[in-house]
Amino acid sequence: MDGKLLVTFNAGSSTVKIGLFALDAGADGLRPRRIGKGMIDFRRAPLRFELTEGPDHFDIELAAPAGEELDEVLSEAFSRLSWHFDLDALAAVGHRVVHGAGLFTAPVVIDAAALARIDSLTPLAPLHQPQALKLVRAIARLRPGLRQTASFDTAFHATNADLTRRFALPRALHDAGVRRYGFHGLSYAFIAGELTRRRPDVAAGRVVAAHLGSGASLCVMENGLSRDSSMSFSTLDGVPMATRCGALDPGALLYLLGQKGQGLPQVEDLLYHRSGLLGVSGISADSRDLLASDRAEAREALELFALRVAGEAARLATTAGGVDALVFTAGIGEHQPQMRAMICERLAWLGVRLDVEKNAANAFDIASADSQRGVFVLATDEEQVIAREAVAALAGAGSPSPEWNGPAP
Ligand SMILES: Nc1ncnc2c1ncn2[C@@H]1O[C@H](COP(=O)(O)OP(=O)(O)O)[C@@H](O)[C@H]1O
Ligand SMILES: CC(=O)OP(=O)(O)O
Ligand SMILES: [Mg+2]
Repeated sequence: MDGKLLVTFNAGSSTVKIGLFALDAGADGLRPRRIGKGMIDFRRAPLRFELTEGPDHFDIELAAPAGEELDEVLSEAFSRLSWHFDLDALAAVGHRVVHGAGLFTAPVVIDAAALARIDSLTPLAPLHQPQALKLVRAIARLRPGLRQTASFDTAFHATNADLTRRFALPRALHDAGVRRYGFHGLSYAFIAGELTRRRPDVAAGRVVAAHLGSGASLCVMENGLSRDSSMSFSTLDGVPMATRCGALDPGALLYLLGQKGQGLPQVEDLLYHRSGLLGVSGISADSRDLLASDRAEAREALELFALRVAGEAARLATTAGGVDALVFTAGIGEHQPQMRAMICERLAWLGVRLDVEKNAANAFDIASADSQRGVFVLATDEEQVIAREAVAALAGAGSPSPEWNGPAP
């Protein structure tokens, strides 16, 4: 690889987190070092691109014709970056792609065939997959020939046992791809690596990591390998999220679609956009607003979130035959001591105890001296994992797995 710079895009449900990396030569190959950080906010109209850290803080807001905003905003961003960097030295653009299903178990360099396969999974992640694809296509138009790579959220969970992946549905559906996949894998990969670096003794055990952001999930790892996760076939399962419902009785869906005569788009909008913290509180999807509110509905939404996160931690501990430590990460996990305390109180029966002061300070090790389980806070960095995986994919590692027989494109 000849380039010295790498751009990463982490397309979430509503924002895209951007990373700018320099590729340093190390003893074990090229190592990405972050030199810039930014964000594209799809919720804003006009679209906005912001570089918040790096050589130049800039903020681009463009009123472009509908449908052309992304190309225009990216083109402007590349032009601003070229003031400081030789963009001919750009090795690649690396993307987070949420769903790889059974099609991708390692990062890939995106070609036409990979793009078509990624697109075929859009129905499984309607909130996320289109955002990543939009970016891939826009970059291909703007800088034809520039290599692009994809890193998959689902790939980290490839180590889950077949039993754990199974829904209690007819076998043919499992074989056709209707099974648990798990998400937020780039975040869990980062957490596994960081915990190994800082506390190898803890990372070698059974660790339940809770990625609590706008999207939220939990994953149990043994020696850094995923064994089970709360999200499953889609990004709706598991714990309640900012606007997503988490696990729900499928009978409730049958009722809404059948007896109540609601249409599919209406139900999809309900589950993805109007549920979770927003739906239960009726106030806000942002946990900060709910913590600041004195309304009973706000408290109830947060209590439900804590109850369900703690419950899922206990379920995952069962998969691993026990749990040695908990790790909190992402927006809520990293920054909200009150939420961590509410969750840990519900796990007191497991011997989980917090040190009040360390928890309030968002310290790394927040367990009290008498806690029977470790409790840690780690800041996740999905972009760092995308960058490392891009380097690996460009070096020739990682290719699509051939044995998928899931939903047809
Ligand atoms: N600095 C912060 N202090 C307190 N809460 C935060 C902070 N940053 C994010 N959060 C909370 O985390 C949630 C969003 O998490 P984040 O990981 O940024 O989401 P995502 O990447 O999924 O969009 C929100 O509920 C927000 O209230
Ligand atoms: C998988 C998922 O829910 O991602 P995010 O938290 O970025 O929305
Ligand atoms: Mg996220």
